[in-house]
Amino acid sequence: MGSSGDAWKLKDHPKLPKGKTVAVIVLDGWGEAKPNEYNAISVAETPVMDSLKKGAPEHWRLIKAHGNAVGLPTEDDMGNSEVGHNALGAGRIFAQGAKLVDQALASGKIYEGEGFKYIKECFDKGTLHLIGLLSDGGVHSRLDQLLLLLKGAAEHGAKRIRVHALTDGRDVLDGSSVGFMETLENTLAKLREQGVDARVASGGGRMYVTMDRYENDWDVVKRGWDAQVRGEAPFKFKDPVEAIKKLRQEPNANDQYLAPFVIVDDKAKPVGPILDGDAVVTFNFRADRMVMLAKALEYENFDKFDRVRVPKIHFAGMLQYDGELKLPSKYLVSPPEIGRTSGEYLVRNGIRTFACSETVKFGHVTFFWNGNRSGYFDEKLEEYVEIPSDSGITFNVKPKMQALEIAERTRDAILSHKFDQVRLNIPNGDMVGHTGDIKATIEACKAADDGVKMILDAIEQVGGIYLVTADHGNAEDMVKRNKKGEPLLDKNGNIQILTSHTCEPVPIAIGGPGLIPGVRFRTDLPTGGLANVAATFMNLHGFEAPSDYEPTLIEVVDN
Ligand SMILES: O=C(O)[C@@H](CO)OP(=O)(O)O
Ligand SMILES: [Mn+2]
Ligand SMILES: [Mn+2]
Repeated sequence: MGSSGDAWKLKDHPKLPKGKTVAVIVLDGWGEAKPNEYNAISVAETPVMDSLKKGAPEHWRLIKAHGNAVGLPTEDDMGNSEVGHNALGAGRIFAQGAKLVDQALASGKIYEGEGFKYIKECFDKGTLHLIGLLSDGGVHSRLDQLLLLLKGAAEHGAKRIRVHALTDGRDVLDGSSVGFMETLENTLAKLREQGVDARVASGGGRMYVTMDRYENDWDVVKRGWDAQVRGEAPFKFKDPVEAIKKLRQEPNANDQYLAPFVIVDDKAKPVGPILDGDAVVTFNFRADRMVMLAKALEYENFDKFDRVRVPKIHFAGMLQYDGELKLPSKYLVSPPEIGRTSGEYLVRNGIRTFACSETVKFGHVTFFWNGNRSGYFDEKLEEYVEIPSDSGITFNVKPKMQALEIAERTRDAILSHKFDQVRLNIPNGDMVGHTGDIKATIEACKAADDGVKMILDAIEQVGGIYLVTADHGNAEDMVKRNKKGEPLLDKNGNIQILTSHTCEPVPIAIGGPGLIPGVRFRTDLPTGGLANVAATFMNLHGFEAPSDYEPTLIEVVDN
């Protein structure tokens, strides 16, 4: 697209008026499933979302939020916030990181690019460190990709490799980290047989070590830095599988919050601190929870915590995590190029935009929404508000989170008449759902519903339009099921809690006094998904969407 303003000009919608305030509400982790005791949404009191559902099929329907509909490799891939908000904001489906890495590994192109060449320069004298999430969840990383990368790196000359593994239990069952570590150890053992000095060097739970996001709690990243770079951690083990097993026995321990540990040799010396001359690859493909570590590894003037020792390394991300910051500057696989997002189009067509969430989801409605890009398109027309999240607690302790504050700020933005679009993410169903605490998740869903009410009331007052949807499922199913859909029990007869997202569809509802009569959901797009939403709200702003966007979900019939 050229730089001329005309290229950005959206056509007027033939029937829908301009000038209505449009609220785009994203409920994080809010899928649709049959009511039952493990469906926290159906158990919770959610009168507002329930009443929207009564508008079906004209004003309420389901859309796809997983698999190919959001650019993931297979239909078995559950949705997630990154791909979900990318699709919502961009209005098109892009092959996402998971898929791009699969392709680059399969073709071998990953080893031919600038990023790998840069890393390889350290192979003669230094160690290759791989830092990332040990999981087959496919949300942030995948174990099979790590194993391929290990083998490939060895084939391309890496002689000494250290893995810094973060345990999951969020996208996969709690406790699965033991099996993943065993699998990793088997691959490393094979590499050792081939003469490569390959070992696990450190570890820790993803939510406690390294994988914070949106600068909610730098201590999380610091704990990782201390273990990975400095070789310092409160726990030291000789064997990583034993490390995980032992640390899981600590009070309240689980995979997500496992304490940091380092692996030491017979003389109690850490086996893999990151030293001058080493190479580091962060092997997560997903951006949000790697950006903070990337800053610590790459920025010379970094002041978020005392790094103590800053090794001179060659660092590359699996992908470039932030297109605007160009961070990291070196990467193994080019990220999807998500340009011409709805946010940019609307701003360039004069739509004044307000976006809001609390810290843990703030980047979802800004960074992910805008195609993994930080910052404003036009400071004069946009305002992004971040409500500080609680830090240092798990969200089942305060399931209401900041839903009320997010809703209040958005309500005020609506009532101020200063904005044409307000968009927000209400995180509760997702963030509390990830804790696996069903009771707390039920409270969380109620809080989210209360938040929606406040915004819908404000939209009512200003004669606006609302569009309520979600980015993927989570809270609607809190139990692991067999293929028949029956809850699975563990060896003690307890149900196996599902902390992850799901493959369920999500609802989308439209309404409000500004919605002219005759607007309704089309019936000819039964497989519509998140990527169809952008064209839909562009229409609600009175514009036609660009021709390469996925089609709008709505039509206007003459009454
Ligand atoms: O917390 C996260 O990082 C993911 C799950 O791994 O959730 P979401 O995609 O909803 O942000
Ligand atoms: Mn999400
Ligand atoms: Mn989530």
